[in-house]
Amino acid sequence: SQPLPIALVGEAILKEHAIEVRDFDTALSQLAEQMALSMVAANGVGIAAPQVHSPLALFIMASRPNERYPDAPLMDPVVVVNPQILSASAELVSGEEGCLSVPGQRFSIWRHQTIVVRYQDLAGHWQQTELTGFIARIFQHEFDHLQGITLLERSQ
Ligand SMILES: O=C(O)C[C@@H](Cc1ccccc1)C(=O)SCC(=O)c1ccccc1
Ligand SMILES: [Zn+2]
Repeated sequence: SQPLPIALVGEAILKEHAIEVRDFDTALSQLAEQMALSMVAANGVGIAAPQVHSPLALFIMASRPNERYPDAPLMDPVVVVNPQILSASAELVSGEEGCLSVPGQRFSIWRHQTIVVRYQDLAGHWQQTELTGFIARIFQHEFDHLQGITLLERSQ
């Protein structure tokens, strides 16, 4: 299947609060698969449903080593549904971020170094884990998208 078109900053969908997912059905799995394909096609390390014009509280994160974060872990894509941030470190760290909805630009963004998060997987099972470093950064970036926030509202 083809990659989905990616919403650009200024489109209303990117300003909306995402809707809680209730049906863990094949349509949800198909959307996640298309999001992953679109993320890879756009050379991203994450993608949120609103970026492909879906209002659902769902994103994908897929850390990999790269020129800005050479020690970033290589991880299989993780599908995150109905995420919550339960706690966040007082320690903040500044780092470069890009956004598929703001193509060709880089921003220095402050993020919590460590967060404890809870989310459902594609089967609806709750996961709880502590994230730190680049993966925590990606999670916070994608979580923002589900609140209608882009890094333009956060850049220093
Ligand atoms: O817009 C998105 O959600 C995708 C975004 C996710 C993200 C990148 C960097 C830090 C946090 C979250 C991207 O993947 S943009 C691609 C990109 O600019 C980049 C890729 C790897 C490392 C750094 C930036
Ligand atoms: Zn983004």
